[in-house]
Amino acid sequence: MTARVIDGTAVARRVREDVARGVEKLLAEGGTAPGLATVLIGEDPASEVYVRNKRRLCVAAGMADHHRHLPGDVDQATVAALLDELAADPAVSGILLQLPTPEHLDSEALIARIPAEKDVDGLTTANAGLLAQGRPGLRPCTPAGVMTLLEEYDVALSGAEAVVVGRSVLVGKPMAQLLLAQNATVTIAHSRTRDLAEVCRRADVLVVAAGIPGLVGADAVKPGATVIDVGIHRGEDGLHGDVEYDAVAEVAGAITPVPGGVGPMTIAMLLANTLTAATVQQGRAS
Ligand SMILES: Nc1nc(=O)c2c([nH]1)NC[C@@H]1CN(c3ccc(C(=O)N[C@@H](CCC(=O)O)C(=O)O)cc3)C=[N+]21
Repeated sequence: MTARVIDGTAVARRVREDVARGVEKLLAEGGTAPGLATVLIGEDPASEVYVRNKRRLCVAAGMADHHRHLPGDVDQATVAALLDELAADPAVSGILLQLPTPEHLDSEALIARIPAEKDVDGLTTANAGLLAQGRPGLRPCTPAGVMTLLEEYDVALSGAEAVVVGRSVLVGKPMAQLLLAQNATVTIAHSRTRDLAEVCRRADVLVVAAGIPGLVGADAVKPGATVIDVGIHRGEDGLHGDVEYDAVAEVAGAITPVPGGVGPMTIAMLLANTLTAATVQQGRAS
């Protein structure tokens, strides 16, 4: 048996088309175009590629691009002042501080300056708290994108065993919360989990966001399970995830490829969050 391939590129395109229609509707109703401020610090080539893609797709969806690029040796106070300026600017609906920031900066203190209603990454303590309490708020883009993929492919979650490998603030923890909100039985596994493969084999839905290339092999997957690979690693022979794709595709019922799986969804959900933020800020229901 070979797994169904979950096409994140196609679903992301549909989400972006929905966002573009939402922007047109907002304008037709007398609103103003949503604006996304991407803040990039330093010269990391991978970060530059991601931010360029975010900006390009933001403009393609009819939104305004408020990009800011700061030198890698910028001090904390200068970044803080820029974030405060963007927070106060009514043309800026969403603020994304590209991570990781250089070592000498305190990224948590910087994120804390982003108002919750402009936090399109869903990273502030306010939005994390709202998610934990099951209340409306802006959700982190990667986990939100995974939920959209599961929904599009009719993956049943209520009562299902879901295992999330990874406990980061950006992905693992919010992922677990979103699955829990859909009534999955959620286990969070991580680098200290005893017998990781055995824990993973319980999963009907296995989300791997550990940041370790090839961590999950076929021995860790229940036949027929849905496997979502959040990992992204740049090798000499191209991009790879946290899952041994070829072997796992022989066992799983459905699987996301890398590239073309979760990655494109992250950007699509960022645009969706920016539209939601603008809609709320302009006093319209979302
Ligand atoms: N504040 C913040 N928010 C983020 O959401 C954030 C971040 N910082 N820092 C870095 C990570 C990584 N990330 C990706 C976005 C798109 C792809 C993506 O489009 N991937 C394509 C491949 C693109 C390529 O060729 O590199 C794919 O998987 O098909 C991947 C990874 C967002 N991140």
